[in-house]
Amino acid sequence: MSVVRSSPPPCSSAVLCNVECEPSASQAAENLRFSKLCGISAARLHGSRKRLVLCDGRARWNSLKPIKAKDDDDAGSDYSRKCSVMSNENVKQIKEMEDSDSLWNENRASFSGKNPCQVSNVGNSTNILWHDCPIQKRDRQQLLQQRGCVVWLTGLSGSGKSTLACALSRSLHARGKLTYILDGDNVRHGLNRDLSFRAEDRSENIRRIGTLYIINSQTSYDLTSGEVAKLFADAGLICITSLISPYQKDRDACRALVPEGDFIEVFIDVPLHVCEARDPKGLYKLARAGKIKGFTGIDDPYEPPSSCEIVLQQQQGNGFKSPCEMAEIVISYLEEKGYLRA
Ligand SMILES: Nc1ncnc2c1ncn2[C@@H]1O[C@H](COP(=O)(O)OS(=O)(=O)O)[C@@H](OP(=O)(O)O)[C@H]1O
Ligand SMILES: Nc1ncnc2c1ncn2[C@@H]1O[C@H](COP(=O)(O)OP(=O)(O)O)[C@@H](O)[C@H]1O
Repeated sequence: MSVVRSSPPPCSSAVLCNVECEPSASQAAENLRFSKLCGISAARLHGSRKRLVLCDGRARWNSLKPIKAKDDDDAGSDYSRKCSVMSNENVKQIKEMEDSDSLWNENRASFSGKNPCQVSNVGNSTNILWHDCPIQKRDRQQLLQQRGCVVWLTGLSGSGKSTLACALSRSLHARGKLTYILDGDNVRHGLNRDLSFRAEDRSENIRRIGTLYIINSQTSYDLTSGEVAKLFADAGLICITSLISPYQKDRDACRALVPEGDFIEVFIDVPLHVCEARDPKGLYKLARAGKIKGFTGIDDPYEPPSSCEIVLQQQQGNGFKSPCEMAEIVISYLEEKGYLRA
């Protein structure tokens, strides 16, 4: 049996990968010894090449980085070259390490998700524990073969945010990319049903959707605001938000809390008279008649982005690009910036 080792995961557990069992005279003894070491069935090892994590004295089939099944003849591949072959002596060393109290405790903390040093009080919650998991954003991104980000669509009611969000999601889905849409209308049916369209409630709407916990250091962290889009981006998804988000300061606050570059603000620059002429829900008509108060663009302000990643405008010939054409512009940007690969 040959065992190769890769770089350690965040929990510092020993990682064994591409465990390979060859039918040889020494195999039974090797399998027995290895399976005893790892606490797993020798039968599971036979003839398989898998990736193992040694943790808490047990072996875990590791999902940190999915490894495609490899043929024997690609032993000289990049991946194999990066791994160094472990001798029996190395296996013995791992066993010794594994037996030591410190590694045991470290691994136990990592895999239970609990770090005993991080009990804190946050807001009204006392004595709470920050849970870390060794599966991190980069592992999820590797799995999904994409980079998590927030595509923030902003524009007047009727400018085409929801339509573009759907077109984008469809196109990306067809390319095998995982997206999730957070649409203002939809989120206000549930999570944000308690919010109105007063300025402070609009801000709260954006705050809940757009931002997140900021971890200041290993031991202290602030609950700065809500977190939905960031959670999705952290999950490795391309999160598309579709909200009027009329105030610059609220959009800036969301941008500031997302890792540099991961907030892609897209302004759908459709003039008020066009949106009003479209008026698919009849809301502009009601607002003009004074039956809806504080309607964006009528008697409530919309502050266009002062600088943003993408502006989708009316074309010179007066027409607008189709939703699919607009989606392609956004997708080209994502492609160019590397969000469509891990
Ligand atoms: N007063 C007022 N102003 C603006 N919009 C209003 C208002 N009342 C209801 N609606 C409907 O709510 C949708 C906008 O919700 P959002 O969550 O995107 O708004 S905001 O970002 O909090 O400003 C918006 O949907 P979209 O047309 O999809 O933008 C409207 O249909
Ligand atoms: N690129 C476009 N060109 C022409 N009409 C569009 C375009 N995108 C959306 N529309 C139309 O505009 C209206 C409002 O679109 P919608 O996506 O609901 O906007 P929002 O979500 O910003 O309120 C709909 O009737 C839709 O069919």
